[in-house]
Amino acid sequence: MRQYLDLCQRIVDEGVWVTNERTGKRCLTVINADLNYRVDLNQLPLITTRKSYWKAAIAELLGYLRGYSSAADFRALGAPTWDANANENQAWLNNPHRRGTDDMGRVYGVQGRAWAKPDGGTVDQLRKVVDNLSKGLDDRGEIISFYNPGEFDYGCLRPCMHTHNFSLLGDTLYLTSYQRSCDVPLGLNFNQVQVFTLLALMAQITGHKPGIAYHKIVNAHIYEDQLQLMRDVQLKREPFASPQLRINPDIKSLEDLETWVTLDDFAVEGYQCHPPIQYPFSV
Ligand SMILES: Nc1nc(=O)c2c([nH]1)NC[C@@H]1CN(c3ccc(C(=O)N[C@@H](CCC(=O)O)C(=O)O)cc3)CN21
Ligand SMILES: O=c1ccn([C@H]2C[C@H](O)[C@@H](COP(=O)(O)O)O2)c(=O)[nH]1
Repeated sequence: MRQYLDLCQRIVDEGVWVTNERTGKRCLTVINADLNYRVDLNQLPLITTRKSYWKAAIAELLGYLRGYSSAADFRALGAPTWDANANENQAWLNNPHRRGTDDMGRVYGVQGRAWAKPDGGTVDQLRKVVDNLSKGLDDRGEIISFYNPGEFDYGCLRPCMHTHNFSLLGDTLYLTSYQRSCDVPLGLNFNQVQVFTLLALMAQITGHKPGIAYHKIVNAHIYEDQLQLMRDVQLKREPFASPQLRINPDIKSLEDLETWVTLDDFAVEGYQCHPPIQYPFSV
């Protein structure tokens, strides 16, 4: 939690105003942040200086792992977070590749599970990584990349967390995740939970101990309409100790994640937090 607050404070103290054309808003911005999460100690990096809706964050992650491309599928899992990008962004509404209401196009999980090959076939990046790690194999290329510039026109948003790189050292699994753009008040409170949970889940289904998750962010920003709440409300609060994440031990394979797993298979224990803060969302 400290590293999150330190990053927020750094943006407030040292951030530079940058005008973002896509949203038409100014963002207070810093470049480069390195966060890490102790999955080995089960210290869930859940924000405690406001109420965090961790279930939606895990639902989003499950949707990515399943390769979903419809905001309706995310909603059904418990994450209404893609509704605005799928249905309210004018550039995407005008895009001829958009296939009706709720379509997000070829973003995130679609690239992770069905990266298009020139011969018409597809690559399932996640399956390959799970298969290798399950055999105890790390070929130094255990990478899932959502970043496919040739298909940016076919999706509602370029992926923000774009690469997940797994590593095995003995029987311990590590994860290094890369994020190009980060809405620190809203997005990061989800992304931290997602990076942590991704390592915990992958360790569980491939039969390894989880180690540390490293989260590398390039452009970390606070939108101008979020700044006052962050500076004068959230940053004035004292954090509580990290809670713990419980995952149903019956989840043993990628097929389990694809078929029967729901949010009921996840629980957070010992979560003490300050009251909610509603930050404005920029589409
Ligand atoms: N501007 C922007 N920021 C983001 O963080 C973001 C995007 N766009 N577009 C794509 C996804 C969608 N994500 C989202 C979308 C909404 C919330 C959000 O509204 N969170 C609220 C309430 C969530 C709830 O009630 O379930 C929050 O207080 O955290 C968070 C992340 C993260 N991403
Ligand atoms: O997982 C996510 C997804 C999105 N975001 C934020 C970061 C930016 O504020 C916007 C995306 O805008 P771009 O113009 O494509 O950079 O969404 C996030 O923080 N986390």
